[in-house]
Amino acid sequence: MHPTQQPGWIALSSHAKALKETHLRDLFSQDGQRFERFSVKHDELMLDFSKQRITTETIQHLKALANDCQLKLWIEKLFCGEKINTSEDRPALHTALRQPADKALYLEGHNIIADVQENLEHMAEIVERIHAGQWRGYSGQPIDTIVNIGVGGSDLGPMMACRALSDFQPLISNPLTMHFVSSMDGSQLADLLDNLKPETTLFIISSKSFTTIDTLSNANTAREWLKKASGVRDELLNRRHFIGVSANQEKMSQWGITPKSQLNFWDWTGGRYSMWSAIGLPIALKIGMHGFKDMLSGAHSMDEHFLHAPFEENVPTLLGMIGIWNINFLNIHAHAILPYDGRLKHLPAYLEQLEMESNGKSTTRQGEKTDYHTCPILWGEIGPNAQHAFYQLLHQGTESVMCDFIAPARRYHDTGNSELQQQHTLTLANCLAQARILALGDSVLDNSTSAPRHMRYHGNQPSTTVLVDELTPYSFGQLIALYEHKVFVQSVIWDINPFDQWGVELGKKMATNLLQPLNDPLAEANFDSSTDGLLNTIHRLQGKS
Ligand SMILES: O=P(O)(O)OC[C@H]1O[C@](O)(CO)[C@@H](O)[C@@H]1O
Repeated sequence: MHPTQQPGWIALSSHAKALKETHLRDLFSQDGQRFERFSVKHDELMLDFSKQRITTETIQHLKALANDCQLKLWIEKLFCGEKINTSEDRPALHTALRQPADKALYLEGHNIIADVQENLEHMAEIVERIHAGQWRGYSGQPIDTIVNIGVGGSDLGPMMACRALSDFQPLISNPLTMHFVSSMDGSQLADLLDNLKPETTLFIISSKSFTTIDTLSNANTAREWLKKASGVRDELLNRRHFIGVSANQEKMSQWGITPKSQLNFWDWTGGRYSMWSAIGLPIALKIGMHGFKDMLSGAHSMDEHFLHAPFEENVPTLLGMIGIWNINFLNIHAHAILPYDGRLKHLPAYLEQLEMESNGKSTTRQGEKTDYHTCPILWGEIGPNAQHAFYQLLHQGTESVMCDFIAPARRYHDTGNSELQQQHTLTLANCLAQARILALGDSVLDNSTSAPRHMRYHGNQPSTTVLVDELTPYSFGQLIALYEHKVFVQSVIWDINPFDQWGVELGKKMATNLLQPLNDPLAEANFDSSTDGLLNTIHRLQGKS
């Protein structure tokens, strides 16, 4: 049945009308127990939903809607490997990547957990050799610099995790420097190559498809740079300086990655869900295999919780359903991700891909156009920095925005560094202060109403605070799995397939069509007046016409 015809949806519509005039400040003054009522803890994460514009009735209706849409059944389909990515005729089994070794999951008669474990062992061998200084470049010197070349899911997850978990680097005899390169125009790579030593630099070419032009052009530039600098033959460079990570072995081999330096994963791992696979090699190099496995365990703990916990306690389900409430019933279509921890700098970019590439769709599983909103516009920044940039709009603008505040409760506690401890306290104070003012507005002040209009704060901006006990590989794994499952919950309610991304394909084709007219001013170009005009201007500026 169409989601908007479900009884839960209809009930939520009238409930939203009834709550329309209710400000968060009213909800707080009516109920002194909001925090106890609307906060939920799972393992190392605590989510406070009390600053959402919800009542216990809202939760009951959301639960009814989740049941109407058979959420439980869909979760089971996800975990057992049913081909729920129908447009690509495959399952979405990122949860299998974090299953313990003693579990089994059969796909077409084959135990994929055994494959995952084998893959982890191969990763571990590579990590060990590099950490021990036994992986040597063409001149015989140990590799000390890693450059991950990838884009989208083959870049954002590892880059985010390496930054987030940099406190957890193991003591190794051969410390590594790590870089991430994604941009198609080569600007990141060009800057980097000027400062790298070719004989000690190893490139990881990460691409699920191994056909992504952005990644392949950066990889080719890197290989040419090595060739010029070393004067040695391709075969030696490929063996000593390139590792490939892909679901496409054939393409990796064609490019020249030697079989021993190939790490594989599977088409049932979506690009934006792939940091748990061999795509996570940079993470394992950064925090060691032990740390990487802790991250997998954290995610697995969230998987088990998602699969088994009742709705009222199910953290990803609540996060997803309260998002549905905001988007479809309170008409809020902007979502800010605000980590109060500089180590989570890349979390907003990661979630932009995870959420918007998964749920930024308007066609249902039945091929019909949705007549309701789906994924909101997501963006974000480290919270304290964003306070000096776009919080003005959050506090006094005309848009309703829902916010996620994400902060670790403990940091620096065992460093003995009181200045840093104080900085953490200051950061938490800002996090709590902002969430409070966004919710309650200037009613937090005694004499607010006497202030001129330009100094007033209207409040009523809903937010969730995600409090992490302490940022570790384990809790980080939980946090990311939480968001993955939240996205899945919403996709079920919206009746869309979150695991394909057809909306990115046409742009790739069109760019290919434009290459020839850009290179050759005499080539036939008959696009549209804007594109033709821009082509002519570029030719003129490049001195081609
Ligand atoms: O890992 P690949 O195949 O290079 O793809 C990179 C990214 O490009 C996309 O396919 C979008 O074009 C993403 O889904 C993916 O994460």
